[in-house]
Amino acid sequence: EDVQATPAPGMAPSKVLIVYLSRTNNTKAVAGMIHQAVGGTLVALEVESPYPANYQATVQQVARENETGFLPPLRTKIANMEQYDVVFVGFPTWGMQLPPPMKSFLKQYNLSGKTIVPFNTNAGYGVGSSFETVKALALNSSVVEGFSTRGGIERDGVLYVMEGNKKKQVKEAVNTWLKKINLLFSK
Ligand SMILES: Cc1cc2nc3c(=O)[nH]c(=O)nc-3n(C[C@H](O)[C@H](O)[C@H](O)COP(=O)(O)O)c2cc1C
Repeated sequence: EDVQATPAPGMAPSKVLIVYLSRTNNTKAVAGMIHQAVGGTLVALEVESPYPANYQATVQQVARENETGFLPPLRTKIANMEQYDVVFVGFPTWGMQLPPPMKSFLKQYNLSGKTIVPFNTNAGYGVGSSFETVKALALNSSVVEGFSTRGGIERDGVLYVMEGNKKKQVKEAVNTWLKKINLLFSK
């Protein structure tokens, strides 16, 4: 843990929101690392009708939703969005795109004037169009450089990977990134 680091001045915990979508908990782990570093309110994004437990069924449903532009209704409600200046948005890559629930979130809330900070885990194929879509959906926000790391490969039965040495490496990379984008400072 980087005890020598401190959140940027002006980033009071009450002004920071960390919203994440996670199915197999890799993105949730990264959200937790960010939360440990900068504080704030940590919220898991949940949809009204959960995706199937079956991986292939989920891949197919997501592909259909992406084709039709369907925005799944969210169970999660954020109270007092006005209070936040910095909104972290975390998500896995799904079908090389931004997952539909995160599209719902970005469309549903007025994020204008806020700083939006994307982060991602994926199976090794990268962020796809997801970061670009965050920018497109948060046109009146300042979207800063995102963070991405390799997570699980559910297709191959590899679920949670944020343990041991991998966890340590990702934690260091997260803190380096937070410093680079000026949200964390060394004391
Ligand atoms: C429906 C679905 C689609 C996915 N599509 C991709 C993809 O296009 N590219 C990729 O690299 N990984 C893909 N993955 C793998 C996830 O991005 C990866 O396992 C990620 O770490 C999962 O994050 P989570 O544990 O927070 O749910 C997909 C996973 C799911 C469930």
